[in-house]
Amino acid sequence: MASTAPTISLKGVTKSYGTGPLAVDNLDLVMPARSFTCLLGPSGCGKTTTLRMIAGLENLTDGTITIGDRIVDSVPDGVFVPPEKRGMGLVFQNYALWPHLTVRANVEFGLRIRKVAAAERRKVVDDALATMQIGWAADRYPSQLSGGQQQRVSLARMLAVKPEVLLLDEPLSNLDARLRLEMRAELKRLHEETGHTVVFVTHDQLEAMTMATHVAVMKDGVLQQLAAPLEVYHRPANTFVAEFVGSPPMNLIDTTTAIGAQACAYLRPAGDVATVGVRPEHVRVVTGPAPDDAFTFDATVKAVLPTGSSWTVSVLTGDTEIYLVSTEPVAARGGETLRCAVAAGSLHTFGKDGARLAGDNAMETEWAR
Ligand SMILES: Nc1ncnc2c1ncn2[C@@H]1O[C@H](COP(=O)(O)OP(=O)(O)OP(=O)(O)O)[C@@H](O)[C@H]1O
Repeated sequence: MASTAPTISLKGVTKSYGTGPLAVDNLDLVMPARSFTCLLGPSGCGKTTTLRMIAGLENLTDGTITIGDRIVDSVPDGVFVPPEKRGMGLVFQNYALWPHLTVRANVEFGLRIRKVAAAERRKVVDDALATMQIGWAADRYPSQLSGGQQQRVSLARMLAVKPEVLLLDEPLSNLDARLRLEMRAELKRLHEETGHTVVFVTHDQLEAMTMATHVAVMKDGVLQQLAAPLEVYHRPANTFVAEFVGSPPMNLIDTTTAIGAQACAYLRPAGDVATVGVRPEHVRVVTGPAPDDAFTFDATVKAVLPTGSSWTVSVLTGDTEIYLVSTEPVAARGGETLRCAVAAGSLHTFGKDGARLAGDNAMETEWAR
């Protein structure tokens, strides 16, 4: 299906709920046409508020929101387009199905309002229910379904009206792990096929990494970084993003520690480095000779945590605890010494304010990839 899905842009968007700090603070964000943007961040960072402002369900305190070439909300220009005129499909965490209507009638609802003919309605509803694997429940009422099943119905209801913009607020949070995985793949496939512009709120970094074309990381109402998922992962803009994205998180080592000073001396960076970072999968256990472009150190094993497909190891060097992840078996036991290596190209450097230092060379050597 050819799509005319629009770009969504936010300029200086600010939200105050009256008391307390700003929920969203001067947000500039461009979500390109047909992109799948995840708003990612910890609880309370302003993700839901941002989504609700895009939907028109929350007033802006300041700023402008444009969808395609249409201003839908602008405090300086005094413009406000109501939610139903914004051409968006919404799915929120609380799926808000009509309790007195069957699943079929719920999914059909938006089509009836649009006066779609009965035969066409039936086909569209069947397709949407099949996509969400919930066709078997067509004649049931929402109260007869589990939370996860209701969520699938609300996704089907949204898909049925074929909006150009999909706004989703943690729509997979009530699903069990397996279904969540399936639905991630399903949503990604749908997006690739239909080319909607999607804005998806999540606090789950894995969800953002696996589905998004763009990730907007937020903290305390402030945008920290907007970039492609792998860019966010490999070149985090600051220590907050570095730690929030990735599991186990990036090791962030103060340069006042022995190992931090050693890494810093090895790097000889130009800037004033306060923190060096290294992803757990870039700390290698060395059994033979160390690679040339790496610095090595001895560490004491605290615990080895096998996950089945990899080994997460927590080690201590001096007082500093470091996590490493190995795809090769690590047979060491607690208290044993491991020789570890970190490629120069996989070290990240951050200044006193936590911002990534310009010119740092993370991910530039082959060995680090
Ligand atoms: N209706 C409201 N009245 C007052 N404060 C609110 C209201 N809604 C949200 N807030 C506050 O605004 C801030 C941002 O909330 P928001 O719900 O946007 O965050 P979030 O990142 O979506 O968090 P979560 O993942 O927990 O939903 C929080 O500090 C929250 O307490």
